[in-house]
Amino acid sequence: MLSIRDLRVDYDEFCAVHDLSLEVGPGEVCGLIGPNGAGKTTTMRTILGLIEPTYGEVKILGTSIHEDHELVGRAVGFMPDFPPVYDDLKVWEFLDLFAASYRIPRSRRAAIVDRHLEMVGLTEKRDAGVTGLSRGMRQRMMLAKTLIPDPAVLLLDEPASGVDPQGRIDLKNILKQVSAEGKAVLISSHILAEMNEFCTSVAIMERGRLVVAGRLDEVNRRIMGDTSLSVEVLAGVNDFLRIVAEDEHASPVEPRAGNVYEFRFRGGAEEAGDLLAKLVGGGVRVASFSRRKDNLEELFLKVGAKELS
Ligand SMILES: Nc1ncnc2c1ncn2[C@@H]1O[C@H](COP(=O)(O)OP(=O)(O)OP(=O)(O)O)[C@@H](O)[C@H]1O
Repeated sequence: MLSIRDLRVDYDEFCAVHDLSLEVGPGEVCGLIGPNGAGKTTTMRTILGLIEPTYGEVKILGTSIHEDHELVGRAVGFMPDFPPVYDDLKVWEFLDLFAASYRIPRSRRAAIVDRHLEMVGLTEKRDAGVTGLSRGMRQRMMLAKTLIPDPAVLLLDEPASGVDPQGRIDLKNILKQVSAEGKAVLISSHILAEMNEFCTSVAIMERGRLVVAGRLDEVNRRIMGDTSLSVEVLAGVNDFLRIVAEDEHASPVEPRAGNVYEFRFRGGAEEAGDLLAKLVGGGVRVASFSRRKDNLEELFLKVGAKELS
């Protein structure tokens, strides 16, 4: 859906993006992650055709944006990090005006605007002035604006910044919904813990270069190596120790006084599920069983540390 090949962007003497290649497929929510100045906004603006790359190619739905100048307008929705709002309009008027610019007929506009206000949790502010909205509310309104034309590809620059916890839950649900509709989403942020919840894949940038990209769980496994399991055993400790010792993904576990065992595990969710089934099937009374969640913050630090060392 979105394909970037060998992209390089220079600002005069300064190279902001080096040889970047990235694919975002249907239903994929890709987190573009990197510290300040890594080149995330430059990449997004280049995808939108707002910056001319030094070389490289951006394709949307299989067509180069340079071959079809209306492609971006038709197929890409962009939400900038600091959206400007100048006009003194009411929230619904702002969205209605935008829907009209996409030639959505007047007869359908009111229902579309109301549906999107509800989707982003802004129905209460329908008649409020846009200039008086808080930053988080403005972000919600801009998200509604971005979704109204039903674009195949969504580019969201820092969509969660300034948004309250309920707003982040709403954003997560909206992203799930657009992903289920088969759209491709590229979302930038430095709030790594949140990206962990929102994304199915990640692309980590450092000083204009893509250092790691792939499915969240795969990247995590590749970079972090193994994960850990924590199991609380109520009864059947000897069987527990034997089953874990026989499991090819688990590191050896030492007997201990307490009943919570933590050990390294070189497997994903499937393999952890298999181990739990073996434990329960083998008569071990398991009170709790948890796999450490993929942790982007740790991943990011690890990648950053590798790059810098
Ligand atoms: N118009 C410009 N002219 C010259 N250099 C620029 C310009 N815009 C960005 N840069 C530089 O390019 C690099 C990448 O900037 P960019 O805004 O793409 O980073 P970013 O990852 O989006 O950062 P942030 O997280 O702070 O938004 C930075 O070093 C920045 O100073």
